[in-house]
Amino acid sequence: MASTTKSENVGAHIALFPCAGMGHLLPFLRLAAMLDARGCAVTVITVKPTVSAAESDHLSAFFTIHPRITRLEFQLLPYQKSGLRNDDPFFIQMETIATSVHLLRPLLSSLSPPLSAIVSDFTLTSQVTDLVSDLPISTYTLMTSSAAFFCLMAYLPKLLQIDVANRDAIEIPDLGPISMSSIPPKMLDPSDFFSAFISSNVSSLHKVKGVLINTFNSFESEAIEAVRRNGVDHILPIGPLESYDAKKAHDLPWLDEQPPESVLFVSFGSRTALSKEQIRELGAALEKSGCRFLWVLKGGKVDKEDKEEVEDMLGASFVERTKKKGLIVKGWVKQEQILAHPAIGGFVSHCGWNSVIEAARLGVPVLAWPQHGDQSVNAGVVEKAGLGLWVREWGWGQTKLIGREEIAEKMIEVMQDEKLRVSAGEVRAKAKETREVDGDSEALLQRLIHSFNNITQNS
Ligand SMILES: O=c1ccn([C@@H]2O[C@H](COP(=O)(O)OP(=O)(O)O[C@H]3O[C@H](CO)[C@@H](O)[C@H](O)[C@H]3O)[C@@H](O)[C@H]2O)c(=O)[nH]1
Repeated sequence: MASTTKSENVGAHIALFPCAGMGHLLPFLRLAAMLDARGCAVTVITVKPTVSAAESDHLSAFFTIHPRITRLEFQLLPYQKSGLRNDDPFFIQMETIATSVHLLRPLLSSLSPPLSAIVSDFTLTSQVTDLVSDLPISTYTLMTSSAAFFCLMAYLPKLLQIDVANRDAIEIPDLGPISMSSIPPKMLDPSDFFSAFISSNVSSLHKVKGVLINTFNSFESEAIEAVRRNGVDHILPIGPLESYDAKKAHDLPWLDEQPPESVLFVSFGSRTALSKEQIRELGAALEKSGCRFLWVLKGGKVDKEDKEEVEDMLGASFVERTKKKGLIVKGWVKQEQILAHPAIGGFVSHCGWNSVIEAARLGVPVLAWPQHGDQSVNAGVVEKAGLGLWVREWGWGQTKLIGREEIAEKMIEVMQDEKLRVSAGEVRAKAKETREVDGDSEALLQRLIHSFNNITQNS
């Protein structure tokens, strides 16, 4: 779309308010670009400082390629320790944003044209609904995880009343059993920030006009229905949210030289590091499997220093031995563009929800290897939808280390299983269909925009 000035937007003015971490920021930026492309005036609220340099770089690049979208940045207050247990830098940032959010109030009122609606991260629902309760601004929330995990979160207030001590599983009405081992223990501890923020935001959900979620009907039909039946009937599955810089090429010429569907992409998202021991087993498994691979490790591209670090973990000759078949990259890569590349045939993923949705949108078979948070539940969605298989079914409290033989076997399976490739292709077809003009997600998004416009006209 041609670049125009902000005043050319005639639709409603919507503010989007993401929370900390790339896994939360990226879906908001995608939604911002989609609303902008559909005629809304969009403001994205950002915080200073961001929790990571990657976030700050990403934001700068985003606003450069989307000149019509306004950035409203505000300075966070210093972190103040609350009585809740919180030792995660991302959750500390979430808590800091929550305690600083009142500083936004004068800034929101001064925006022109006036705001019709604000869509905040689920983690900010309680603060944002309070912040604008006396202003003519409608509130919405965006859930960045799966409908299945959201269902579990919505059920948490009830779950905390139950004695779960000796249970293997809990039964969520209309969703079926969820094994206790797939529920993060922090969620069940009310003195932990994770549990407390979920409970407080769930109790504010009735104040928002809609709960947007980055999933789609045919991918998670049962879970979406279960969310509705468990009291959140204003859930709006508008996914899969689309890439906003699809035209930009990936910067890995190596990939262009590989045969179609031959490369296994290995990446654990923006914030998950494996133990050195597990990295060693994973490296050995890649070699053993004989698969071509593109493996993203934490850090910059493998330069001299990084090479030493890789050699330290994988043995001095690993890179040399595997250089014909594989590439190790350290640092940020353009994951969506890589997954869209014809050479990619499989994806070893921790099942962060954005990764799952990207694999679904692009029909890439997933080898699910969850590590924490919602990922075990998300891996269950991957398997159920026919998008992938587990490297080994894992839950909290179980041994995490998986040996090379077991991993290699699953790698070969995910790359060679024809049935899986076909069903992943079917998932992609449905994801495409839902984004077409009369597809479920697109129609819902259009209705949402229509209701934003009505708010503007009636105010
Ligand atoms: O080198 C990289 C690494 C990541 N990404 C992108 O970054 C996002 C990462 O998100 P996700 O796959 O969801 O993983 P996390 O970063 O781990 O996301 C956090 O947030 C998610 C959404 O709430 C949760 O599902 C996860 O468990 C939580 O760890 C995805 O869009 C990736 O495409 C890149 O583009 N390049």
